[in-house]
Amino acid sequence: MSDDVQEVARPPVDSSEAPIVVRGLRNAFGEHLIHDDLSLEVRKGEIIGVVGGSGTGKSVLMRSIIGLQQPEAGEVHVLGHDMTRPSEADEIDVRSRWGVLFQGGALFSTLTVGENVEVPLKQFYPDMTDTLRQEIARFKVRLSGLADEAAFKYPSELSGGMRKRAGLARALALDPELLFLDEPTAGLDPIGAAAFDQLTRELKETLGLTVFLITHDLDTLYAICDRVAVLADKKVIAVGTIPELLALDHPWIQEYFNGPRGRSAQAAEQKGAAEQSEAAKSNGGRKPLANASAPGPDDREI
Ligand SMILES: Nc1ncnc2c1ncn2[C@@H]1O[C@H](COP(=O)(O)OP(=O)(O)OP(=O)(O)O)[C@@H](O)[C@H]1O
Repeated sequence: MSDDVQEVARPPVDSSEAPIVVRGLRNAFGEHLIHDDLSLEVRKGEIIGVVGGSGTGKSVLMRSIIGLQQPEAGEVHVLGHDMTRPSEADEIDVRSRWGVLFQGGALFSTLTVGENVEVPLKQFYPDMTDTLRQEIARFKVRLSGLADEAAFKYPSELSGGMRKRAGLARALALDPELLFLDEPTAGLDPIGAAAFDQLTRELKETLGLTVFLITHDLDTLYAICDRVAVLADKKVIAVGTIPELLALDHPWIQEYFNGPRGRSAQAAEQKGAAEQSEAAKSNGGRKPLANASAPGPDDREI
């Protein structure tokens, strides 16, 4: 290194507090610069929503975090591993501790749902018996809100909502600590989308997951995200709760959250919260059962 170039001293990464740490990320495709000095820390146990206009690089960011996109510069640490130059052992360890649901579900069309869920189990636990593997797969299918019979169906026999749940079952196959969801509610009807949101929240709470969730769905942001990261101008320009973001006067943030769709999502959230509090009062102060009156998750579709 020449004398006039100073190495930036960065604080060490504490992966017990921040399972995902991105610093100074730079990604480009030829002349097309996507990220420039992008930084983001995801806290343990949170659902972080990642938003931004189309083409701002949300999926490329996710791909950089999970090691599918080699950045031009910057650091990416996941669960304490440096993802820009992982050793083979690092890579095996970290891949067994996360689950990913890609936009289209990315299921193998020639395998049943159950067999799809078995794929990562076979890969990471080749010595597992067939019976145990099949039992685990069926459990994950049920955990994702699908009926037992769904395990024997092929992706082409499923509705869009069921395919998302099947993809989720596969993402949960290895009992991950981290869950990556790329637009999980895209293409779902509002009831299906709300049910998927509810499931994500419940899984996060019961399994102690940290969730990195890319979405355009304002209802999802209001309903389940602890914090929201906003991508614009090739960076994460803000991270915070929705009220914290609303206090900023960035034009994109204001238009996004305070535009007609943002206001209607906010009103729906406030209405839902008021109904929950009413229900709790009439239930002797106990919390009502989550989504008790909503239709069962995709039961109607099987
Ligand atoms: N493999 C690739 N080769 C060339 N350009 C790419 C590649 N992958 C992504 N891009 C470009 O990078 C930019 C960011 O893409 P990305 O898919 O991350 O956007 P996004 O924010 O997820 O968009 P959307 O909200 O529409 O899904 C886009 O201009 C896209 O065309």
